[in-house]
Amino acid sequence: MSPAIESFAWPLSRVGEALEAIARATRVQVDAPPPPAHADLEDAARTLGLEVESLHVRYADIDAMLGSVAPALLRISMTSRSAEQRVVALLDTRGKSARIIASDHAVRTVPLAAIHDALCVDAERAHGARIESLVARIPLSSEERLRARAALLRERVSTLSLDAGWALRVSPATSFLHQLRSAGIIRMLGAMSAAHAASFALSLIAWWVIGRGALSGHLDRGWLYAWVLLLVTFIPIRVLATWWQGFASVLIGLRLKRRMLLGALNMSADAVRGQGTGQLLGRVIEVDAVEELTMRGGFASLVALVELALAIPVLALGPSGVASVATFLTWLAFAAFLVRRFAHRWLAWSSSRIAMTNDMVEGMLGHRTRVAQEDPSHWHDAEDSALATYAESTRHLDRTNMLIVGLLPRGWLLLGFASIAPSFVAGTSSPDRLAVGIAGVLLARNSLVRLTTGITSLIGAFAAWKHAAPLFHAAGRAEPAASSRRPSTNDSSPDAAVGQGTALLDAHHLAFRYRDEGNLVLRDASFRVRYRDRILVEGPSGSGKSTLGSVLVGLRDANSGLVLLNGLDRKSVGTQAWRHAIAMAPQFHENHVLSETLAFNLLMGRSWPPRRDDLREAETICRELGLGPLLERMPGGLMQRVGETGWQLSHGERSRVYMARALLQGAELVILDETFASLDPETQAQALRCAIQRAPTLMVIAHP
Ligand SMILES: Nc1ncnc2c1ncn2[C@@H]1O[C@H](COP(=O)(O)OP(=O)(O)OP(=O)(O)O)[C@@H](O)[C@H]1O
Repeated sequence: MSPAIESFAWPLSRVGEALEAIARATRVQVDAPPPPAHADLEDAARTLGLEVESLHVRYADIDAMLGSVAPALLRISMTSRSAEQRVVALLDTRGKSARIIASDHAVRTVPLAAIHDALCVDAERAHGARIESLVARIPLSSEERLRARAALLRERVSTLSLDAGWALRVSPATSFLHQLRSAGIIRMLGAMSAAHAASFALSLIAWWVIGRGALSGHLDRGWLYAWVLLLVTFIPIRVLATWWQGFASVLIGLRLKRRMLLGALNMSADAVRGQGTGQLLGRVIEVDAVEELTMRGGFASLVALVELALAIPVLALGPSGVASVATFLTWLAFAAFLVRRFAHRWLAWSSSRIAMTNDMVEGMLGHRTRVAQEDPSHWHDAEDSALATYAESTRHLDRTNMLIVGLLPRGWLLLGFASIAPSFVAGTSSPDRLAVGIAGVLLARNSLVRLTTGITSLIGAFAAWKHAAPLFHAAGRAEPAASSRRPSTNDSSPDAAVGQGTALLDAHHLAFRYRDEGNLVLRDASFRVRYRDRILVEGPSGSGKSTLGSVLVGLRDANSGLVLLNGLDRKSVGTQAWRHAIAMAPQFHENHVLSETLAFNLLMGRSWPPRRDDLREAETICRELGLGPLLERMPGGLMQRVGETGWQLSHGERSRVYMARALLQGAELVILDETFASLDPETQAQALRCAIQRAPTLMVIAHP
C-alpha cells in the first residue's frame, strides 16, 4: 500500500470527525451542530443529514465500487498489524484519481489505484506468501513473475467478501432543495438554461443574417458562410442542453422517489389505517404523475420563459416595436386567463378521477361483501354516477385545452404579423428591422407553444401534488435520532451500568383514546418496568392491552401522561433509538410475513444482506422456538421463500416467526402480544422458555 494513503487516513477513533468533514465538504448540512460525542455512526450521520450504508463488496468488484461509491468512509487495511485501523474519507472520484479529505482536514488528490491497494492489503497478506512460493517454483522473468503473482492473487481472492466501510448518502429527509444543491442539480439546471439561451441567441442571429439578405435582395457568399457556421454551432449547444435536461430529470426523479418512499414509511400506522388502501394507492399512483408532469412541464416552462424573455426585446427592435410588444403583452394576459380557467377545471377533473380510483380499489377489496349483501340491480349505481361526473368534467377540460393549444399560438401569429404589416406595406422600415420583427413574432409564437405544453403539464403536476404531498411532507418528519443512544446493558459506560432492579421504563398516568370524542381505552395507567423483569399483562378482551403495548413501543402517542425510558421521554431519546430499545411482536392480525426469504423476515431489524453471525443466531433462535423440524423440511432452509407467493407457514409457525423477529432485534424490552395463543401446550412451554431466556426484559400480553 502506498504509505501516503495510510498517513492521510483517519484513525477509527476519529471516524465521527471524518464523517463531519465529508458532510461539510459536500455541503449537506453546513449549519448542523456537531453530533454528540457518544452518538454511534448511524445516529451521528442522521444529525448531519446523511444516511450510512454498510459496504460489503467482493474483491473482484472493488474497482466498480470505487467508481460509484463516493462520498464514503473506506476502512483500509494497515501495513502493520498492530496499528489502529484507519478510514479514508473519500469525497469524489474523477477518472483514475480521487479526492479525499486527509486527517488534517486538507483535501488531497490521490490515485484511485492507491485506495484499491489499501483496501486489499489484508487479502494480500493472507494469500500472498503461498502464491509467492508457488510462483517462485516456475521459471519466469521478474516481470512475468509479477504479472503471474497479481493474476493468481486476483483469482484467489476475487470471490472473498470485504467489509469495506460505509457509503454516505444525503438523507431523503433533508430539505429537497438541499438535496438538489448537494447533488449539483441546481448548477446543472443553470447550465441548461444558459445553453438554451445561447442556442436561441444563435438562432436569432442566424435568422437576422439570412433574413436581412433575403429581404434586401442580395446575399453574398460571406453572409451565407456565416449563416451555415451559426447553424453548425447551434447543434452541439442544443445537444448539450438536452443532455443536461435528461440527466437532471433522472437525478431529480430518483430523489423524489426516495423521498416519497421514506414518507410512506414515516406515515403513522393509524393514519395509514384510517385512509384505507384505496386512498393510499391513489397517493402512490399520483407520485408518478407528479414526477412525469413536473419534469415535462418544468423544463418546457423554463425554456419557454427564456424564449419569452428574449422575444420581448426582439419585438421591440422590430418595425412597429411598441405596438408589437403591447399586442403581445395583451395576448399574454388573455393566455393567463385561459390557463387559470384550465387549472380550475383540471383540479375538478383530477379529483373525480382519483375518487374513482379510490372507490374502485375499496370496491375490489369489499367485492365479496357486495356480492353477498347488495341487490345486483344496484351493484353499479355508484360507478355510473361517478363515471357521469368524470365524463362531464373531462368535457369541460377538453374544451379549455383546445382553446389553449389551438388558439393561443395561432392567434398570436395573426396578431403579431398584423402589428408589423403597416410598416411592411408602407415600405417605411429597413429590411434589417423587418427581419428582426418577423423573427420576434416567430420567437414569441414558439415560446407560446412551449409555454402552453409546459403550463398544462405543470397544472397536472400541481393537481397530482395535492394528493401526493402528505407522503412528501411525512418524509421531512424524520427526526434527528442522535440525541441519545440505545440503552444497553452491554454498554460499559457508567451511566448505562444497569442491572436487575434498575428502572427501565416508567409510565406515569397514561391516558389514551382513539378518537377525540371516544371512550378512554387507557386511564391513569402508572407502573414501572425494571431491567430483567418478566411481566405478564392480563385482562379481558378489549380492555386495552394491545393499545398499551403500542403506546409503550412508540407506535401511538398517549393523550396525556408520560412514558420514560431510562428517565427520558421519547422526544429526548428519538423515535429511532426508542424503537431499538423496545421491540414488539404485535398481535396476529397486525403482523405480516412478507413475500421474501425466511431469513429476511426474521432479520428485518438488522442490516441486509445478513452477516454470517446474524444467520447463525436466527437459526439458533428458530430451533429454540421449536422451528427446527420446519427448517429441515423446507428445501431452502433459512433462505426458503415464504409469504403469499412462497411456503405457506401455519398459524403456529407464523407466530413463532414473529416472536423470533422481535427477539432478534436486540431490544432491551421485548413485548409479545398474544403470541402464544396459537401454540399447543408443549410448544408453548418451549417458546416461553426461549423468550424468557433470550429477552433481557420481557412483557407478555395474554388473556387470563
Ligand atoms: N383504531 C381504533 N379506533 C377505535 N377504537 C379502537 C381502535 N383500535 C382498538 N379500539 C378499541 O380499543 C379497545 C381496546 O383495544 P385493544 O386491542 O387494546 O384491546 P385488547 O385488550 O388487546 O383486546 P384483545 O384481548 O381482544 O386483543 C377496544 O374496545 C377496541 O375496540
